[in-house]
Amino acid sequence: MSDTPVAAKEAKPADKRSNSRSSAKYARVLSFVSHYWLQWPWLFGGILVARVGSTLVDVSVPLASGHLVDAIAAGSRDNTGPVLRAMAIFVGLGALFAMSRQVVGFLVNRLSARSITAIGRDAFAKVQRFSAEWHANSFAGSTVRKITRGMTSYDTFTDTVCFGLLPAFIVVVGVSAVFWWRWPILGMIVAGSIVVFLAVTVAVSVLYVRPANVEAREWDSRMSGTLADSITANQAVKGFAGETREDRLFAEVAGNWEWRAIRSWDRSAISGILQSIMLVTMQFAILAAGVMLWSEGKATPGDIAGLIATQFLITGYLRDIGQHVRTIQRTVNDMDDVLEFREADLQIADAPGARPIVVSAGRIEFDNVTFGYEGAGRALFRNLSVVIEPGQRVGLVGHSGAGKSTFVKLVQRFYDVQEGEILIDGQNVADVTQESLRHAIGIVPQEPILFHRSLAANIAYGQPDASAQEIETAAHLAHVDRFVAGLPKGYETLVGERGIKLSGGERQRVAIARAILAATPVLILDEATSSLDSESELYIRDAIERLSSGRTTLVIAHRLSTIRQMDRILVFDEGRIVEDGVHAELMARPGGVYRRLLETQMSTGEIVEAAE
Ligand SMILES: Nc1ncnc2c1ncn2[C@@H]1O[C@H](COP(=O)(O)OP(=O)(O)OP(=O)(O)O)[C@@H](O)[C@H]1O
Repeated sequence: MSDTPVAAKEAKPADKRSNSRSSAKYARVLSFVSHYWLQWPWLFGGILVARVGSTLVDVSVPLASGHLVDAIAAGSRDNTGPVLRAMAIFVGLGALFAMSRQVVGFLVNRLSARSITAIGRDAFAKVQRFSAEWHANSFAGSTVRKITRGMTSYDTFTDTVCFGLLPAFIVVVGVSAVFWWRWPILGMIVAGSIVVFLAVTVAVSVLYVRPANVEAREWDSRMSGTLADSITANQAVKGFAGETREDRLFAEVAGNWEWRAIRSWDRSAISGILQSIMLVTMQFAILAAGVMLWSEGKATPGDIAGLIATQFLITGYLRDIGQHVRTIQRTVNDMDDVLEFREADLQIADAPGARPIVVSAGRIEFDNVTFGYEGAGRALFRNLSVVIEPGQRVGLVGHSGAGKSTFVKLVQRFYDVQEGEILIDGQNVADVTQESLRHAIGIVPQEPILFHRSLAANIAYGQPDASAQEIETAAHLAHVDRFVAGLPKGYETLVGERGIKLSGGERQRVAIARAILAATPVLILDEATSSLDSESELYIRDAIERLSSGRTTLVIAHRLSTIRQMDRILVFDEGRIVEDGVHAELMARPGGVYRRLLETQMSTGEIVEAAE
């Protein structure tokens, strides 16, 4: 399977994980969860106190049962006082345990809900700010699953510690100490068998169960990634009748998950059998020692009754310890991805002390810029210098792969340049805050992505507090109003995931309305390559005209009608600007690059004639 695209895409984090040392991983997870626990110190402190108290009560219940048996054995029907007292203590302790356990439950509910929200919020905030490159290389479905799995794993981890491991630890230490004090031989048997039990359980879990768990989990992520990839690209699947191929791809990935899941679950079951054998042996040893002590007159029948009850108590907690160790392992592994998000560099981060950019005129300058994509082998731009004057409308033209999109991505600082500077009104884009930079640049992408929200909310995305009136004005200028009338709920119509319920031309107009409303001093426009009907073409051309007036505008132009409107045209070829001028000037050059380019691109459809 390693040669499937899915496997290749997910391979890197898997390698990293297997290399990371296990103890360091546990320390990382502990510092992560304690960070959230300690955000609510009173809640966390309350849980600890209530849990320790309730467990100590639980430990004393078997002792009280032994005391009751002794009181009954020594008592008579004429004097029931001691028996009733022992009974009251026994029942009272049972009730106190049940109540204190509920108190812990209420406190844990609050702590868990608050910290799960905080973990989700923090992970989402971080992932959103990862670079465009990171998002291009990650499956959206896997990322969503990793975050939600991290949140639920934290919850399970907290529950396991508060209701499982912590009480088990207190019970085991408490019971061993009581036995040691009263009957050292029993204390030794109890403490010794617990140590052996824990050592074997942990070793089996870590060395035998965990590796299988990790592998099954990775294939679980791949399965979600494959599902999400195919479902999001359903249009392409349908368009190329790829359903059967996608079924096969999913079945292949699911098949890989299936046998790994069975192996992982089987290993957990085998580990459970081993634990049961150890527990039965321990029960026998404790009981045998108790009977021996009774035969030597060192223990009363009540002591034996208490011993039997205690033995059930310990084995109950210990049996669960095996389960808890596995749960902790699983949740630690499941939190790994969220931890990786938390610890990962932002790739493109604000410089220390970065200030918001102030764009008044909108002059863009590339000063000796050298840039190449990571792993591309060679730089795309080498010592590129160009100045775009304020308010200029510049068309970027060139063959596919010439560097037009990269040029505008660098202006938005989606990537950092290796050498040189990109300046907007004299401010280096690498020195200002990314938020302010992107606020200053409006964008109309080739394939506008809309949210599955109302049309109005989509238009107002760049200006969320815009009034209904402002939204409608922008919609009017972008000719959105012409198709709104046909929508069932007008501006309140939900546009479908990614705007699927609108046509390509309509989506472009929504994106233009969005940019009009955002009213940024700099504008980037990537024209749709697909041909539009003459009406859409006309509307879009007109909307672009209005939108770009008075703003510095970079247009990746695919239409002759748009190119003709430009104040200036930059012709890109293999990362170089080979010609610079207006349409008429460039066309007038016999044998000029632009002229030849236009002719070839028009023949191949990369540039389209305006629809008449
Ligand atoms: N994220 C990336 N990682 C690596 N290489 C990339 C990446 N994006 C683009 N490239 C490469 O950089 C070069 C320039 O691409 P760019 O998208 O800027 O071209 P373009 O002129 O906009 O093309 P088009 O008109 O087809 O959109 C191409 O060779 C492309 O394969």
